[in-house]
Amino acid sequence: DWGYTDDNGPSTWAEKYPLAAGARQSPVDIDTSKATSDNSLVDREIDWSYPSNCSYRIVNTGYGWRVDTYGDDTALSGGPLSEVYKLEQFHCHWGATNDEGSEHTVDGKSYAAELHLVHWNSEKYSSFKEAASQPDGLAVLGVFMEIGNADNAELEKIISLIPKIIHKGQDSQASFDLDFGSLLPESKHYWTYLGSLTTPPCNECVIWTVFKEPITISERQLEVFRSLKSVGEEDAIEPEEGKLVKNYRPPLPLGNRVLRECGP
Ligand SMILES: NS(=O)(=O)c1ccc(-n2ccn(-c3ccc(F)cc3F)c2=O)cc1
Ligand SMILES: [Zn+2]
Repeated sequence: DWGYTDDNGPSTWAEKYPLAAGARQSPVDIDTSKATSDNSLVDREIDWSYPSNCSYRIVNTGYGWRVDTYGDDTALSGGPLSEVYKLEQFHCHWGATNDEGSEHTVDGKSYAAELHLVHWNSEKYSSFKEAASQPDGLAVLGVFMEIGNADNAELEKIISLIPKIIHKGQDSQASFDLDFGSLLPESKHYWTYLGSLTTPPCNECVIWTVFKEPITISERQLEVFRSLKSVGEEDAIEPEEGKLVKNYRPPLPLGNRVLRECGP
């Protein structure tokens, strides 16, 4: 199966997942000199409303952790979006060391990790599955994470569950009052472009919105991410083997896509 090692990593994905070789792939390097701030986005700030407490399921997908949100009363609109999108899940990408790990890069600079909040166009499509096959089906918010001294309190609620899902396939039900608003940066300034899922099947169905301002996470918190395993409990391997120390796809060419920005 696909993964992030030398023999099944991003450079091999197109063999089994032909979409990975498309012209609208993600992530990309955000060349800030190419970003246009035309009037199409002026005062169209991106708006979200997430409930403060609802139930979640955190699962080890084998490629990282993912929190499924059963996003009934969630809504994302505005910015580059023409319809209202519902939050389906969120997850994270990271690297083996702190000088890599984000999927998008900014003028060639990587951050230590990147949070993705995955939404689907529930106004136009009747299911996430259907939306994931449409060019305007998904809207993913990307939030850069850089190493800071303090723990991120909201992330800590998720991180405290990771020891229960160390192996692939394990999941944990939790109803904690997660304040999504604090998983997002203070500034709503962002870049936006049309792209894809950054893992197989690499569907070209995502309207990407990447916030300019990073949030901070502590080194200890990032180490907890790296303690996840990409193999199941039954795969008897050495304790140090199978650790998910990196799960990011390097940038693909922007090609002739437009990169727009909102806010300085
Ligand atoms: N990293 S990311 O661009 O945010 C990203 C990467 C891959 C996915 N992803 C992988 C499989 N699926 C998926 C799951 C169920 C389904 F019905 C359709 C899908 F595309 C999916 O949404 C979702 C999000
Ligand atoms: Zn992602």
